[in-house]
Amino acid sequence: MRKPPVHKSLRNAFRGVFLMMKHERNFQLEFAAFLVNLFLIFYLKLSSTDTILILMVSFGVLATEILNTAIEKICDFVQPDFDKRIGFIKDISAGAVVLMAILSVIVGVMVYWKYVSGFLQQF
Ligand SMILES: Nc1ncnc2c1ncn2[C@@H]1O[C@H](COP(=O)(O)OP(=O)(O)OP(=O)(O)O)[C@@H](O)[C@H]1O
Repeated sequence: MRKPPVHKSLRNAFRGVFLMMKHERNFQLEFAAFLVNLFLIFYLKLSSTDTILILMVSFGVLATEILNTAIEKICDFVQPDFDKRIGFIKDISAGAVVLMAILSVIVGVMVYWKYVSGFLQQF
């Protein structure tokens, strides 16, 4: 099969992100958190290093959620019935999202704390 041109592959990939936004509640919440982070990056005038850290963990959570959803969809496709092995695969896949979410909270607290404590010291 001929490979599609780069712009078509890119369009398909962005359609994937759009489908996640439309259908997946967890992704919608994580995307909302990403938008809040974008606002805080500008409002608190984060340094470039802190901005990169926040963007890396935010995109990390979103990308991990997409992979987790893809694994869940494949599981449901190959085995729609109850199967302990499918439960195991789905659980460890969800575990990846949880670990990434924990990292994002740790990074978020460490980064934002500097700015909030600096702001509070003015009083
Ligand atoms: N076919 C199955 N066989 C065995 N256990 C399953 C099966 N489908 C789901 N489970 C169990 O139910 C849990 C939730 O699975 P489900 O497919 O509903 O994901 P979800 O609620 O969309 O998860 P997430 O919130 O991570 O997107 C799994 O982690 C697994 O433990």
